[in-house]
Amino acid sequence: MLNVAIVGASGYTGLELIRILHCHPEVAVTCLTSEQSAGKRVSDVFPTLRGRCDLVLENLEPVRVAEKADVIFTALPHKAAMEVVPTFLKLGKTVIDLSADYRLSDPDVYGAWYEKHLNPANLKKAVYGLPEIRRAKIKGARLVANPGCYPTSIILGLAPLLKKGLIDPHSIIADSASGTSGAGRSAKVDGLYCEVNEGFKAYGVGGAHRHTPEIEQELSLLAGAGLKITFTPHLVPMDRGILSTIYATPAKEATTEKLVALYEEFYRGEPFVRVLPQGSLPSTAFVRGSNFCDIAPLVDGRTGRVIVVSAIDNLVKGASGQAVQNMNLACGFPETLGLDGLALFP
Ligand SMILES: NC(=O)C1=CN([C@@H]2O[C@H](COP(=O)(O)OP(=O)(O)OC[C@H]3O[C@@H](n4cnc5c(N)ncnc54)[C@H](OP(=O)(O)O)[C@@H]3O)[C@@H](O)[C@H]2O)C=CC1
Ligand SMILES: CC(=O)N[C@@H](CCC(=O)OP(=O)(O)O)C(=O)O
Repeated sequence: MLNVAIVGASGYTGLELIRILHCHPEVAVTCLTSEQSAGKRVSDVFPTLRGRCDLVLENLEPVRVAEKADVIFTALPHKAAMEVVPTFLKLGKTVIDLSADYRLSDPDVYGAWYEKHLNPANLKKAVYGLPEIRRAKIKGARLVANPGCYPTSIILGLAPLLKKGLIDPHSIIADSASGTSGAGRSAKVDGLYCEVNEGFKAYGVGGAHRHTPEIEQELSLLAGAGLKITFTPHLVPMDRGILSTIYATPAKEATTEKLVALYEEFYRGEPFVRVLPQGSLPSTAFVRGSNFCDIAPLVDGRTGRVIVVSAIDNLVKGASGQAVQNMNLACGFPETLGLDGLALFP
């Protein structure tokens, strides 16, 4: 049995980790932390857990946390994660970091989009945790940088096209819409019910969103050349889910039939990517609570443009489900353990 700690357990991804790990046969959750709810039972913060997980939330003291766990999930805001990850690694622990702190391999790029990186030495050890493109490196990794939710939906949506050189890599436009749990559980005016529920709005427009460099880093590696994208996130009045609609100019003539066949071949055997049959489109409703990414590639018959639509649950494939998938790979468990039956009938 592997002892696991969740640091930042009183947040949305923390709750989702508890939900998933509770049903994982090889894991015991032994330590949960919170900043404001330390001393309370986690089931008092999230009554849904009552009778299933009643651990008391602790203050984040890295050495004490490490004494209780072999694997530590850091579900903290960026910056707070890199303040504690070095201690966990020094004490020999495996870390799956859900924050953005170890995703960008270049500390200067991190500095330009976030702030000065506090721990550049460990950036070299971090593996970007998107199993469908980095599986071999994640196996046995000690520090996994779990991808952002928007990047997961966009990179999985574009990987087959870029790997096969089928689109102009400089022509990519991605519009993504997210539910509000993407912004975390802490109080913010923008997340208030009345603010969100009054409409559907874009934000971070014009290359201003911090996921832009993360998406560009990974897509450039797939394309074998540096590229820039136009990425526009949107906030939707729903609690969870991300739908990305991605557009690109084909480099070679394409048909929907050929693209579907290419995607089916590329993702054959992938347990959590479902390529939809021609004529079907993804919906956040069909992936809700699950670790699936549903993808539909097609060609706009009028303009010739390639369009890919992808859907994930931001809290599962976009965060905690993918983090457990990464833990399974890093620790030598079957990749789908604890994730297979998630929310098929929510
Ligand atoms: N929400 C999402 O869809 C996704 C989130 N992520 C990333 O995962 C991480 C966690 O996200 P999420 O769960 O949504 O965030 P939340 O805001 O819901 O939760 C954050 C957690 O971290 C704790 N915390 C905050 N600041 C500190 C601090 N300085 N020291 C110690 N603990 C602290 C909070 O404690 P308290 O409750 O006491 O404030 C809470 O437990 C973030 O980096 C986020 O960007 C990644 C992919 C998707
Ligand atoms: C709706 C919403 O606000 N979403 C968040 C992204 C959430 C996420 O996955 O971001 P990190 O993991 O990189 O922190 C945002 O736009 O900042």
